[in-house]
Amino acid sequence: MASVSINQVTKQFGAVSVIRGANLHVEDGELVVFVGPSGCGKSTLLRMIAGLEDISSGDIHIGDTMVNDIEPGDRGVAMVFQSYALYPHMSVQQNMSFGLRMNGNEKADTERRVQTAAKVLQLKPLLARLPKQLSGGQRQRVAIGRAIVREPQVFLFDEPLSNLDAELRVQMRVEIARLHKELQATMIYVTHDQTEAMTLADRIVVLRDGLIEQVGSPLELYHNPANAFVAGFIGSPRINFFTGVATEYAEGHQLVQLSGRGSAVAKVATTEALPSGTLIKVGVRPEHFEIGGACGFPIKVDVVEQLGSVSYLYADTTSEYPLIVARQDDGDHRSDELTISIRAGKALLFGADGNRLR
Ligand SMILES: Nc1ncnc2c1ncn2[C@@H]1O[C@H](COP(=O)(O)OP(=O)(O)OP(=O)(O)O)[C@@H](O)[C@H]1O
Repeated sequence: MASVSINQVTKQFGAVSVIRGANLHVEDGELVVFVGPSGCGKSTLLRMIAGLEDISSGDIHIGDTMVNDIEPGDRGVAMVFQSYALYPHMSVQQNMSFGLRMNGNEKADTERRVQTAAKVLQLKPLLARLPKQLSGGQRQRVAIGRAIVREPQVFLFDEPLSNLDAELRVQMRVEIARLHKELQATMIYVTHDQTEAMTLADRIVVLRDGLIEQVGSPLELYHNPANAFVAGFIGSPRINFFTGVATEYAEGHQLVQLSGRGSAVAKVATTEALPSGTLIKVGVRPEHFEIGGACGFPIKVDVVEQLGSVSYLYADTTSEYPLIVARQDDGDHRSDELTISIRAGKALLFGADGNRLR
């Protein structure tokens, strides 16, 4: 296995800058997930590592080797795509061994590799089947098996689970996590699904418009987002945003008067006092509200999602961004009128430019 280093990498398609100076070091054996909205450039960055797209400037190293001018097949990477692209007339065994045979790999070694991959992926009973005799999840396992038999330095996954239904996606997610542990492989994984990113990643790379916004462990990004974009992208259900005005500062806490919420005040932990009157944005995760409280504001619950261990109460559902409040019980709160307040020290502060104020 090998590390991957991306240094000042850019990508232009004609006049359009799709990747605008990316820097990232993926450790040997690490599982890094690229996440971000559609069109932010995550697939392009992955394809540049694979060698399927040229690099406009900068360089990419796999291990100690600069791979900018190395052919995809010689980079020691194996890629798994969203469309599994199996050969329909070949058995599972043949699909997995085909690439190796074409490269003139010795028969006994090819067989050994296929058997090892089939064992890891629990495909042994299916080796003689044709792709049409497999479920979607099994087909994707074969596609992953085809990558494993190549014994690559780095695995690259481009939205490998997006063609599967929700239940299978969860199953395969667990399987990929197990595979990563078992193979101790370097893996780079692209998805637009933040839940997939949170559950799989050692570290998540959040991209927006061709720029890396933040790199960190899932919980670092959740608890300490660098800006409002990352805060809004990571976390499900999503964070709530309020606008407000800084008032007093006392004992490590900034008080913020929330706009349009009566006399409601958020008490936010920060290291520095803001000038009184500064316009700011306050981010509150659904679990960081409490019912009642002296400095709260009233809401009317429109919709309740009961998930068993937690209920999500939705208010203001006619607005673009409904308010989402988590509640740790399973009572039916539909059409409840409640006062909620923000737990002291739990909200996140952002400046007018969206950057985090700490
Ligand atoms: N061959 C190409 N020529 C011109 N523009 C391209 C080309 N390939 C990608 N783009 C553009 O580059 C941008 C990034 O595309 P990319 O596929 O990397 O995004 P993504 O983050 O993977 O999105 P998605 O989640 O929708 O797959 C998009 O605006 C896309 O339209």
